[in-house]
Amino acid sequence: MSAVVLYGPPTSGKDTVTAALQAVDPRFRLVTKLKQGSGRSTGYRFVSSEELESLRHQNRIVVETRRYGNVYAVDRRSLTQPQEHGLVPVTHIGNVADMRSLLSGAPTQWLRVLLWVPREVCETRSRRRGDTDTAKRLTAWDETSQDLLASDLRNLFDLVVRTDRSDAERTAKDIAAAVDRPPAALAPEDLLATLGLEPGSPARAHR
Ligand SMILES: Nc1ncnc2c1ncn2[C@@H]1O[C@H](COP(=O)(O)OP(=O)(O)OP(=O)(O)O)[C@@H](O)[C@H]1O
Repeated sequence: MSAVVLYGPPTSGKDTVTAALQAVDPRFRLVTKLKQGSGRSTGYRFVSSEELESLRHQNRIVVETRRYGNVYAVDRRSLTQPQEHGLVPVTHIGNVADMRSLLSGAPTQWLRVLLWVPREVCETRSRRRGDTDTAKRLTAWDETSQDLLASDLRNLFDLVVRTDRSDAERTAKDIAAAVDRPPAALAPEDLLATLGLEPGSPARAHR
């Protein structure tokens, strides 16, 4: 039984790498999250507040996030059911606190992957893919780097990939290999050095 969680700032490639994973290995399946509210539906199943409340009562909600007036949640069954059929669920997460909830809420062998791009690459990619809210994406990039710097990173990530240095297919193959042969968790100082977030680095100036 195994599952993959991808953590990373906007444009780090969570969607692109998930698609590449599905292309290199049909075992990988993107988890459909629950959403209560309005807006984009791609990748979500809309639920009413009553249904969400009922799932909470059944202890099915592993992690729940409130953002922009919406509620986003992960149903435990969306993680366990694919695994019962030999599939590997892939989910995306936006902050360390939610990641810890996810990891403790669904006992499984998680491969915990950090995808990263420097801020300037985030800006370029965001403009290139046609975002109309690049400034918001950059704010979210800043929040992600602050989240990492403020969090206890011990035993949190197994794999870190700088997607500005690795194409999506290579990244997907590395993740697929790591699912089959889990690596040791990364040391926090090595992780921050790979991200360019170590003390004195320019990325810190954006805080
Ligand atoms: N090596 C690479 N790996 C992944 N994506 C890449 C790479 N090189 C360029 N890209 C481009 O960067 C963009 C990444 O966007 P994507 O939506 O996959 O990221 P995301 O992490 O899901 O972002 P968001 O959180 O904003 O939805 C895409 O336009 C993709 O084509």
